[in-house]
Amino acid sequence: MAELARFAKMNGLGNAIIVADMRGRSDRVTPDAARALAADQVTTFDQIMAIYDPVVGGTDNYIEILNCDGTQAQACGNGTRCVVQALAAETGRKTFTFETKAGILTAEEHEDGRISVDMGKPRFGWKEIPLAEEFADTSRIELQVGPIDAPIVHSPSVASMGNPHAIFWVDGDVNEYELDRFGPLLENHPIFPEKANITIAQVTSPETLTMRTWERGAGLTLACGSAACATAVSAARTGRTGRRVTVTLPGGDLEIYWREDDHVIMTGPAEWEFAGRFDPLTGDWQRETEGVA
Ligand SMILES: N[C@H](CCC[C@H](N)C(=O)O)C(=O)O
Repeated sequence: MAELARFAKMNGLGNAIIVADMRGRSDRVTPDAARALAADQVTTFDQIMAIYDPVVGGTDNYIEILNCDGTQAQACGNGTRCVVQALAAETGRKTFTFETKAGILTAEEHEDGRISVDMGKPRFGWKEIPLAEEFADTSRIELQVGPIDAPIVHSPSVASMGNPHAIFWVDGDVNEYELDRFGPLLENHPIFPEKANITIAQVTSPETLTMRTWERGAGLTLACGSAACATAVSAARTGRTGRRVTVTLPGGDLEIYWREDDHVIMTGPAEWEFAGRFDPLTGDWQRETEGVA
């Protein structure tokens, strides 16, 4: 058995996160280990944020993101806040720069403990999202669920925050939609060659949105930070809201600001639960501290 790596079980608005400390190691967290930790009732999670030594100069760490099904994600907003909280507690520092598959992100812990992450620039080109066929206008693409003449949801906005998102706008309560039924169909729809995170969103005022997300590779979650960003920019882009909104997710609220320089800033909390050690090859683990479980 390899030397065990430290991890912290955390959450960002109920989005269940494992922060895995892989600094100074040459091995990786394997998809098998991710699936084993996901299957365990105590360590079950939506995303693992594996912190590695930096690859690119000027960054603090390289972060690899694994979904609970073992696949990789390019971006994870809630998980990035958890990483910042863990590293800030360890180092006393307040600002960090990370490299992810979505690019280089900067993040900051505020005095009140909330954390802001610069999630980078959204992308709207059909090849960038990616879509399987050309759509000139990605603010409203032809796609629907349900009968042709009485669709349940239709005409989503699509966007990339490094990872692919589709946002279906609805007039009523987002909880009344059976996202657990049509989420998987849309996640795997052939229009999304790399699959997609599926959100239903209701605009409640020019500054407020309520949404739920079926996550690619993870299913229904209490919150999805990158989806909140994709939803906020899509709402602003289509004139539904301004560029600064409060997004209400099942797990709580995020503040999203789509800055004039095109960067999307997400602000919200992170919460520590307990710490342990695990084998990055197999996912075998042991508890190190008492805590919520
Ligand atoms: N929960 C994450 C996103 C996970 C994305 C993942 N499901 C994918 O794109 O495969 C967040 O807070 O942004």
